[in-house]
Amino acid sequence: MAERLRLALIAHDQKKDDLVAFATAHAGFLATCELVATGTTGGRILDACPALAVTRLKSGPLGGDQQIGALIAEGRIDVLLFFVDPLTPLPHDVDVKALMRLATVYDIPMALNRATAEIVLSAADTLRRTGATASAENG
Ligand SMILES: O=C(CO)COP(=O)(O)O
Repeated sequence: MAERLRLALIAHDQKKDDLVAFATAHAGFLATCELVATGTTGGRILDACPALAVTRLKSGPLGGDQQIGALIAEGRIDVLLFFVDPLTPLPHDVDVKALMRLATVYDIPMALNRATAEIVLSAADTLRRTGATASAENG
């Protein structure tokens, strides 16, 4: 079990403002976590919260969702916050579905909107401390 909660952060374009607002509101807690994000999402979070350490992967349409899926499969992500836009067609929809599938396979808490993210984050630290989140043993 990782010492710090390992959070993956992703938002589709129409939801990036929501995720930035969420990250700003919870910047204090997020500063205690290991943060990884898809490229553009990570850049937006860093613009708003420059004190946070965010590892930026590729942009979603260029493989970022798949990279985060791989981290989940390796037991290196505890929580996925993925603010999805269900109203806009996406060229990489198969990647989005694959990521959600892996988060489900590995029983990762996955918030697809801000309301759920608020609940997940408030519970995440407790989950981490009790060892109830996915870990490398899942692999
Ligand atoms: O497309 C995404 C998730 O499917 C997000 O990618 P970006 O953060 O690079 O915009």
